[in-house]
Amino acid sequence: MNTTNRLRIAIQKSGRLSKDCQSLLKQLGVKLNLREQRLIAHSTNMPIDVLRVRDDDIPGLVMDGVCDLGIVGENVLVETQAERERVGQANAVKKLSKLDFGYCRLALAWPQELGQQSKDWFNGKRIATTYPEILKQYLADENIDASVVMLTGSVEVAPRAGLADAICDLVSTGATLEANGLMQGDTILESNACLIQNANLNDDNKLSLINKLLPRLKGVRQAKESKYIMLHAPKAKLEEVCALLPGTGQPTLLSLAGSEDYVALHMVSSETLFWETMEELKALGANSILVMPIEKMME
Ligand SMILES: Nc1ncnc2c1ncn2[C@@H]1O[C@H](COP(=O)(O)OP(=O)(O)OP(=O)(O)O)[C@@H](O)[C@H]1O
Ligand SMILES: O=P(O)(O)OC[C@H]1O[C@H](OP(=O)(O)OP(=O)(O)O)[C@H](O)[C@@H]1O
Ligand SMILES: [Mg+2]
Repeated sequence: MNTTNRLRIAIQKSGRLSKDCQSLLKQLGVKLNLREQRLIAHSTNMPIDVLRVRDDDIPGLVMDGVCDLGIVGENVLVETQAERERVGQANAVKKLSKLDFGYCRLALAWPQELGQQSKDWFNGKRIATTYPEILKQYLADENIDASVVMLTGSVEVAPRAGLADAICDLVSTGATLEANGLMQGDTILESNACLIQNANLNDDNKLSLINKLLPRLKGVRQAKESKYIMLHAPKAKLEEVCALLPGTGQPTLLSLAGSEDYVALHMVSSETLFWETMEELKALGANSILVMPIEKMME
């Protein structure tokens, strides 16, 4: 159990999620002194320690209470939960939020030269994967009688190396499958990075710190999706201009020095402004149209 009074957050040390995790913590206002080889990084402005580990270890560290929070892919979370369930180990976590990075899918794939295949083809075949529990559950649900070959890496080379007939691996752009002459089949699981919490956490100070971080997380997400829009609009066409603007927010109108016919319009929009809409605004006589990113938001 984590007995320190500082909130412990587990993130991936190096890999697909590490940069996004570090920049998320920064956006949440957590200042870290990250030295390359250190396992633990202490925050300099909050009672927070960040543990940098392999992603496979993150769910277990949170489930066992060694860490209070963790950021991990849902693929690794679901696999660890199933594995621990099978052996009767603690596997509960509280999922606090899905995050907007680390999107990938766990999909079946087989050598391209075999062409399109139905599910029946997998009967009697060997499928290589790093996610045996998720795959076995899928095979059972689909009534497929295939054997599972567990590999911790380089799964995509398994068919060529004669280790398996097919694979079940993570896919994002599909470039890895293509480079290895593999054809993508069914998606078994869609995954994003997510923020998890130890299910038994009951330290009031830590819980109140988490309650401070969560609205910030929401603010970071809203800010990413929102834009600040500024433009000059002819007073006579104001209603038509407003009707074209996305989102439901009320615009702010400001008078323009030296202009009787135009006003400046500012608004926060939950969406971006597409080129087509900007062209329509221009056609109504609007000008100086600016669409700007927002860094932080709090309602
Ligand atoms: N191509 C991808 N695009 C986006 N996210 C991905 C991609 N591949 C994997 N991920 C997500 O990022 C997580 C970490 O992937 P990575 O390849 O860095 O893991 P790893 O090699 O197992 O790293 P570690 O050394 O920490 O065990 C995956 O579990 C998944 O959730
Ligand atoms: O569909 P793609 O965009 O090609 O992405 C998929 C690849 O990305 C991940 O590996 P990663 O590149 O992180 O390296 P790793 O296999 O060494 O973990 C994953 O394991 C796939 O191999
Ligand atoms: Mg890993």
